[in-house]
Amino acid sequence: MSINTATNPATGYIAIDQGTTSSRAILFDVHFAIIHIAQQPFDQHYPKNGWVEHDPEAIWQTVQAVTQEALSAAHSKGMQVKHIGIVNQRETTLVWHRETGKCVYPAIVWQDRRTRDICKGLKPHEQMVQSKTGLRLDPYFSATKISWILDNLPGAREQAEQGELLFGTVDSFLIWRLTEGRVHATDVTNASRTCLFNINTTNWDPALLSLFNVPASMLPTVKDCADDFGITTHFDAPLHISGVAGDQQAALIGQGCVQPGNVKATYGTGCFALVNTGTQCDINQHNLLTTLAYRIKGQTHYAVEGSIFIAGAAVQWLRDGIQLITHAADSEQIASDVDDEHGLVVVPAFTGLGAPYWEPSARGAIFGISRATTAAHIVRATLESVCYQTNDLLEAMSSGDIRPSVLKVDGGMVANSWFCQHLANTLSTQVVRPVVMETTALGAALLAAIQAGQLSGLDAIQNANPTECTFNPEGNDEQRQQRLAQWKQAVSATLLMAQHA
Ligand SMILES: Nc1ncnc2c1ncn2[C@@H]1O[C@H](COP(=O)(O)OP(=O)(O)O)[C@@H](O)[C@H]1O
Ligand SMILES: O=P(O)(O)OC[C@H](O)CO
Repeated sequence: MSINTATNPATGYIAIDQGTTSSRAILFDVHFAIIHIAQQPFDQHYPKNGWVEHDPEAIWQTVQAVTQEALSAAHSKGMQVKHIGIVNQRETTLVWHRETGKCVYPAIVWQDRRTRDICKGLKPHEQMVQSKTGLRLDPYFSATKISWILDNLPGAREQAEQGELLFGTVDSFLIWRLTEGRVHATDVTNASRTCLFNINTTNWDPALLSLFNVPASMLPTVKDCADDFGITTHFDAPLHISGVAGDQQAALIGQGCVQPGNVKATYGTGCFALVNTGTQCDINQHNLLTTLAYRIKGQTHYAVEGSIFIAGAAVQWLRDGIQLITHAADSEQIASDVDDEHGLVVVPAFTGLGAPYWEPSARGAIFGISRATTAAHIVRATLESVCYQTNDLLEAMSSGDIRPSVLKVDGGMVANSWFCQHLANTLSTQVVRPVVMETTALGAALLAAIQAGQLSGLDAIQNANPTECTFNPEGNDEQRQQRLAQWKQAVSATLLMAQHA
């Protein structure tokens, strides 16, 4: 990779990765090696069944703290950081006062299902919504979360209509706070997750604003992913906010998936498999989403996405919910010690089922419990469930003629090698883990480097993240098919239960 130091005197980049369970700031050098990782978790709030909220001030405070720590690490190593990137949990919805910057309500998290009935009521418009946004009418996306806030908070709709309230996904909220209210902006990838953004024209869409009853004055300006998002003077030295993307799209970049047909799956709280589909916008008709992959130097690339709401979150549930493990990493040894024929199927539909089923009313289930069932079986079956869900996504992709021969994986869960091997076995596909597992943050740093002039464009980063380990599929195909059939039966039973919810 050629480094243009003439136009870019910086010696490092900071990537702010604002995730569902923690905020991270990662210091990269100009060769995109990780120099320092600062991380702070924050609390999840579940006020009602199916509701998930974050405290906006906890998001803000953890982001400030980790960014300051990464900057201090840069200073202590004599590095000069001039450009930062922001990547974030997507769809999560914040509404704040233009004057004070204070949020009127907690952040409604992407996993939150409270707007299920609003979505049901809008079903006759699903075709129109899908053709414009590439998304579905599902509580996952921001639009119904915004209208819920405006309709449930006394006075909020009037204030919004008078231009006093602003909406943003987490990137936008952070940009607003970091620039002390000077910049209200987002990037195309985050905009494409709101259900208000037309991905064909790459503009906010008046028909969608009217359908979801969202005033246009609340919306941020939409920019490229490598762009000028303002300067923050919040820290010791001014920093240019130069790269912004939704975390899953950033991971696509960080995995070097910049050619049509390249696929990655990120296993954090949820799992999101994205395939780069190039510059043509073809709306997927196989229960997957069509979304913006990135827009760089004005050129838009699209992706098809399969979204699973619960992946690493199921491991957190094993640890914090039913307390079968002490640390997430313990799941690896426990799963590998359990024999194959345990007969248990866990369906982790804790916040509904995403792609390809799209059933917000579904809830989790465990099938096949016997007197011989132990905690270890539940741990193993939980990890297996994430593999089965990924298989569902790849099947949906292949009905749309997308047949990946290699799956690039990343995210917190892929530190678990047993999981990666079982994933390869379940998919009967090679699974590849990269050297930099923080692909989301790497994507942010690469975007900032493009804007800083160090990199000419995405072609320059195709090989930025080489392979650390390849997992080749193993095992007996008959057994594999049997297990997949069991999984499908378990999902059918779960969906049947959901009809009565
Ligand atoms: N060794 C492991 N085995 C299985 N799951 C793990 C392991 N280490 C971390 N996880 C899971 O990975 C998730 C954290 O990944 P991360 O990419 O940081 O998520 P996010 O960005 O969504 O906050 C947690 O849900 C955790 O349960
Ligand atoms: O926080 P993560 O990494 O699970 O990502 C969340 C996604 O962006 C939700 O769409």
